Amino acid sequence: MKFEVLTIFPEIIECYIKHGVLGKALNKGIVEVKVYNLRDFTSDKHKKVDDYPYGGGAGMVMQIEPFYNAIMHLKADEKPRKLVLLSPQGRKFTQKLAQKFMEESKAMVLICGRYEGIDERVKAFVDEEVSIGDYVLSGGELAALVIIDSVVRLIPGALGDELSAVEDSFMKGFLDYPHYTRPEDFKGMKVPEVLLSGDHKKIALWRKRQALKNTLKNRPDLLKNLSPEDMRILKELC
Ligand SMILES: N#Cc1c(-c2ccc3ccn(Cc4cccnc4)c3c2)n[nH]c1N
Repeated sequence: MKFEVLTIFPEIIECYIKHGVLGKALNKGIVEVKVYNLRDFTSDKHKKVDDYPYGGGAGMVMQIEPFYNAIMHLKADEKPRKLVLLSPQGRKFTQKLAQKFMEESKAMVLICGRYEGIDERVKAFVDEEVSIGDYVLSGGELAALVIIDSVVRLIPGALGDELSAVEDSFMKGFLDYPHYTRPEDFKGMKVPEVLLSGDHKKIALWRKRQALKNTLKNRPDLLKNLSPEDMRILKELC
């Protein structure tokens, strides 16, 4: 899968993608990430990308021309790609949308604005407008990295442990269970006995109960379409 990122801060993307799961996926050739500096698609000597908003108001707005020139440059190879604009006004990004992007797109262009946003006319050239959450960021780059990271984790072979992606929380419809590792006793804080028992059936049940308990406490909105068994466990918790 190929990601092409349009931004005025390429170093934000380039720094992050070298590490962790993404770094390994890049080294395996499962993923390709190309970053384009929008300033390279300007036509003035100052490489200007923003201007004052028509109608007045605080801050600056990013001009359409660099986005248009960059998108036309990418489209010149006539290969299919999904163009995604990151924006606070976008549709909510979820695990389900990550799965959809992974299944449907061989290439994605992630368009990152800054300042108070970008000229509305850029939206005529994009397929999706996406927001990663109900909070205001300073630009689209972190959102682009969230999308790249979550989509790459779903690509078969990217994690090296097929179970990891399947076991990831949100994939199952509720939050993850608690995790523990050595030491067994840290300043009197002990690992739950059940996890030391070697009884895999008991461990699986304990983990399911804990996951449902966590979900009931922090994200009851996720508790939909539970299996009859999960519903039974949940009722025991209430
Ligand atoms: N995805 C996503 C986002 C963004 C986001 C994405 C792109 C830009 C380009 C500029 N800003 C700053 C800005 C500030 C105030 C008003 N409008 C825009 C962005 C914020 N914020 N929160 C999200 N979940």
